[in-house]
Amino acid sequence: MSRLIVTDYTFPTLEVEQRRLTPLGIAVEGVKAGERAELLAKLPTADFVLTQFAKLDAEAIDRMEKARVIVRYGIGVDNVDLEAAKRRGIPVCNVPDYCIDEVADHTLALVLSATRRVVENANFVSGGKWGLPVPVTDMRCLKSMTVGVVGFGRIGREVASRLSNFKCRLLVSDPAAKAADVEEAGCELTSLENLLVNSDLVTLHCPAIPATRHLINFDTLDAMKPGAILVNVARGNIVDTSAMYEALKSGKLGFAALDVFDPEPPAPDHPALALKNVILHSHIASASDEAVLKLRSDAAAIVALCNEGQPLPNIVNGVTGPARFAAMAVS
Ligand SMILES: NC(=O)C1=CN([C@@H]2O[C@H](COP(=O)(O)OP(=O)(O)OC[C@H]3O[C@@H](n4cnc5c(N)ncnc54)[C@H](O)[C@@H]3O)[C@@H](O)[C@H]2O)C=CC1
Ligand SMILES: O=C(O)C(=O)COP(=O)(O)O
Repeated sequence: MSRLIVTDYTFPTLEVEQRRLTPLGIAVEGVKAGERAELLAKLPTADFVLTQFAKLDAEAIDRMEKARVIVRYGIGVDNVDLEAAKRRGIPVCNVPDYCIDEVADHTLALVLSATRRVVENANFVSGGKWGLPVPVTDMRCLKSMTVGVVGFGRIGREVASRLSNFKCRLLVSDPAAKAADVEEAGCELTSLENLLVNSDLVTLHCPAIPATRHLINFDTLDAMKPGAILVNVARGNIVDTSAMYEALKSGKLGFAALDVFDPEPPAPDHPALALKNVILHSHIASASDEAVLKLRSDAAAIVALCNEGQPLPNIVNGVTGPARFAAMAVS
């Protein structure tokens, strides 16, 4: 029997994974969120690792004496030390396409919440009041706005496509995007600097990598239009939380609509949560029944392929050879 360790899963049971993998002779075993010591103790016996948000840093990866693959239950791989896995010859795979429409829809929900003040108005009415909950100047119409999309990958493109129906001007910044693709989508490719200076609303869809850590910081917030709106469904640490808090407090940033935060979860008394011009969701943009099922089936399918020695899809750390041989070569 080989062994799959599943870290910090949030599903009620591991039935989907077990149904797929137990008949292949793979025992599926979960480790609850936060049980770092238990995880470290179990990793040396893992043939395969499936992880949700648990930190798989060099210390954890160096314990993977025989792991043949690390699969991320999701798109972002920022909780996995990709270089440490590469040094041990362990391929890291993600599931890149399970929730693109959900996240794009959720982004639009946040964009419209910010421009049409959906949450404040509902709270206003349930508090027994009637009328405009904010000055009329805070009620915005997308058609007269310029929206900046940072990151034109799978999600950013779907967000731009949805936004184009609202007839706003769309700017895109992405170091890998081709101008022709961006133009075909009805958007203008530009630098981040130009996007920030010209956008009334900026929405983030780039990965959390060293180059994007605190991409939105005191300086870049300063460069943004007074009263601009920030939407973040990507990763919390792309934004410097303290800088965002100060900008929201001063009104330099008009509104922030967030699905992600740094840190997650925030302390219940985090001062940003008390601000009237912030809405924070609990990292749920990917959620739908179909998406979760696809995520789990696709993740289990990668483990099954690895078990059969087949080529793996969606490798994000460049390790393509037979994992065990590479691992043995470096140890
Ligand atoms: N809130 C949530 O539940 C979810 C959040 N996400 C986050 O969304 C991110 C994006 O997802 P996808 O679009 O599927 O990824 P993707 O890999 O298809 O696209 C990311 C794009 O960002 C671009 N990029 C890289 N560095 C950049 C920079 N400095 N400035 C601008 N663009 C840059 C890349 O060139 C690429 O085109 C994920 O990495 C993940 O962290 C993904 C799924 C769910
Ligand atoms: O929220 C979830 O269920 C996720 O796994 C989202 O992770 P991702 O943002 O896809 O990397």
